[in-house]
Amino acid sequence: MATALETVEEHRSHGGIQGVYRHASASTGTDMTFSVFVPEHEEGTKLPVLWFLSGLTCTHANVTDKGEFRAACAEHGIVFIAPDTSPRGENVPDDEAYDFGQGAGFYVDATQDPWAEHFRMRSYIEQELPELVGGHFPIDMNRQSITGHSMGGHGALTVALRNADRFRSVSAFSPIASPLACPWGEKALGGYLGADRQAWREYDACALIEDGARLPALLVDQGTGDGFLEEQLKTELLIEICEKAGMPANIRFQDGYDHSYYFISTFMAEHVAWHARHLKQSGAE
Ligand SMILES: N[C@@H](CCC(=O)N[C@@H](CS)C(=O)NCC(=O)O)C(=O)O
Repeated sequence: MATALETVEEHRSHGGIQGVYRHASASTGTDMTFSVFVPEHEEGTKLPVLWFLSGLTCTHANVTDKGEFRAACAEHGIVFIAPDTSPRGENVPDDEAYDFGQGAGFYVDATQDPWAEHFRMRSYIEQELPELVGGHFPIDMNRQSITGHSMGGHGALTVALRNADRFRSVSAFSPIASPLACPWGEKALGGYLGADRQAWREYDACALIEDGARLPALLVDQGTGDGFLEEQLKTELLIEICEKAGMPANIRFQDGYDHSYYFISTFMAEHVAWHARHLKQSGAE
């Protein structure tokens, strides 16, 4: 029996349906909300999917409202899924700061109290949500790609590096390149996983590449006017490790763009088209 899915809202858009859905998550022990755009398609056909993991303070709504992905997804026939960034609710632990706790799940399975009970975003993104959407939407799960922004760029890179056979292509907007090497990452991974930095490596894109993981195809855009670039994002570490590992990567600096959705929406259609090329290569269901 399919797991119950509650429709929060649905709107016709660009010929398809933009929906928001809620379900009881076994991974987080909370209700979780996510958005799905399904382009117009022939009944009975299954479409490739692009996942978008969002950044600090975001829910599914930020990219859904401001990401400007729908025209490109409708043109290329790609389903777009935007999950939340953490469990939420009165019974879920939180932190006063914007960069830890609710809205800042960092896509890890926490091992430390009080976070370990609910903060299981790795299991949610890697297992539970794909199984759920595969049973409810017209998605060809043999054709998946992933992207994300900032903390969600870190999420997209690390989920894909740990599950390289699941994704055809991976991109990111201003990703946190190495949580091991920045204050956001040190705080979050220290809090969720404890002091042993060895345990953080499976949540660090640079460490995963150093340890032998590889991506099928990588595109990154980073604004030069992004106030987080030097202290938190450290794109140069990703460039260095890709070069050292001999892993092909197209990592681009975009002049004058900041960390906002004005930047993301500028390059979103290009990312969707790039993923579409990889998703349309042979192997469809
Ligand atoms: N100054 C921001 C810092 C966090 C931030 O810039 N978050 C990014 C992701 S790391 C974001 O997408 N914010 C939501 C938005 O712009 O809609 C805040 O406190 O909200």
